[in-house]
This record gives sequence, C-alpha cells and structure tokens, in this order.
Amino acid sequence: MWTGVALLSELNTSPLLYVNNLRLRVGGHDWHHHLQVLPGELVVVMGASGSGKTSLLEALAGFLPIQSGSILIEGQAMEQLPPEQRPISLLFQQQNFFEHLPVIENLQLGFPKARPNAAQWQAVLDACQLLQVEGLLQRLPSELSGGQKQRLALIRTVLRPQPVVLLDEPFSALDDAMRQTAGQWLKQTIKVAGQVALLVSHRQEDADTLADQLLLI
Ligand SMILES: Nc1ncnc2c1ncn2[C@@H]1O[C@H](COP(=O)(O)OP(=O)(O)OP(=O)(O)O)[C@@H](O)[C@H]1O
Repeated sequence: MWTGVALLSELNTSPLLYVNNLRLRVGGHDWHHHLQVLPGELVVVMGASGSGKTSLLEALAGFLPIQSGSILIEGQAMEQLPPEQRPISLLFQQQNFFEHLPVIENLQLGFPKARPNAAQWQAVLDACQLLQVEGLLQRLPSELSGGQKQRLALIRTVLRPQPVVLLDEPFSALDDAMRQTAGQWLKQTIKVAGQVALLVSHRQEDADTLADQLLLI
C-alpha cells in the first residue's frame, strides 16, 4: 500500500513507476516506451498532435490494451489489473466531473469512501485558495468556466492518495499567470508527497520549468 512521505526514504533509490519495453498499437500506429520514474519526479510528455500521448496515459491506466512489456508501480505488475484497481489518478482532457453533483462532492469523491481526513481536506482547501477557486465549491460543474473546471479537476486528481498521477493537458484552458502558479503547485506537491506525475503538454515552457524528465513521442 502507498503511504506517501512516510515511505519516501525507502523508495527513493528504486523507480516508483517502471514502464518496461511497453509496446502499444492503435489504429495502425505502433509505439515502444521504456521509462523509469523515481518518487517525487515529474515527467513532461511532448509530441505532435496525434503522436500517441493520450494513448500512453490510457495504456498505463488500463483503458487501452498493450501488445507486450510490463508496467510496474512500486514493483507490482499492473497488466492484469482493471483500471479501478490500479493505484493511478488520471485527469482526462474533458469530462472529469459528475455533472449532477456540486463541486464539493466531486472533490470529496476523489478520496476513499468520499471521506477525506482533516489533513487531506485542508490540502484541498489550501490548493483551492492558491488557484483561486475557493468560492466555487457549492456550484454545479455546469456553472463553471472551462478554466475553473480545469483547476478544480487538477486539484482533485493530484490530491487523491494515489502514487501515480497522469495529467492530459491540465493547463490548456488557463492563462499564463495561472498556468505558472498551477505548474509550480503541481511540481511541489508531487515532490513533497513522493508521487510521480506524467504531464502531457504542448508547451516547451512546461518542459523547461517543470520536467525532471522529458519524454518525446
Ligand atoms: N480508437 C481509435 N481508433 C483508431 N485510431 C485511434 C483511436 N484513438 C486514437 N487513434 C489514433 O492514434 C493516434 C494517437 O492518438 P492520441 O490521442 O494518443 O494522440 P495525442 O498525441 O494524445 O494527440 P493530441 O495531442 O491531439 O491530443 C492518432 O493518430 C489517433 O488518430
């Protein structure tokens, strides 16, 4: 079981995420990925539109079958596990919220039994304040702008207690200043918690300022 900071000292010499000779095939395209990511590291994934970035995240999360190779998280093989049993938190490009539930309930649903403990909820509230969405918790998702929705979905995805965080263009609807704030918050949060993150981005600036590793597809 992942226990975050408490285990960081034990984990920091071996990869938390090990993508070992992974082969994927989608619609006539073939990809080969090999990647080792240590606790606290952020990997920026870049490549042209249609180059296979989303497909890689989908394969890691269990939504896309793999041809061969393996995916290890903390040494445990993921290939036989369905998506809901993988220790992964994933932010899609769209549709991250239940539309009939207010934001506050959507945020709580990220935690086991939808009940974050006091420290976990305080971390959510602090992040909401930093990313300037603290006044929106009682609204329905349909009452939010694209950028507001994106910031709230980012907070939920990153603060869920899972060791691996996959983010598909999480800053695409943010202005430059907020993008920078959100990026630095993400990097710091991942590092302190000893999680790993894969961040899909089209911006070189994200690679320059946030990446511990750069994966070009
Ligand atoms: N279900 C599918 N059936 C057939 N081909 C698909 C399917 N899903 C994706 N593809 C193709 O696989 C390739 C990779 O798609 P993917 O969405 O992974 O790219 P991407 O790098 O994330 O693109 P973008 O930056 O535009 O989001 C594309 O050429 C796409 O058209």
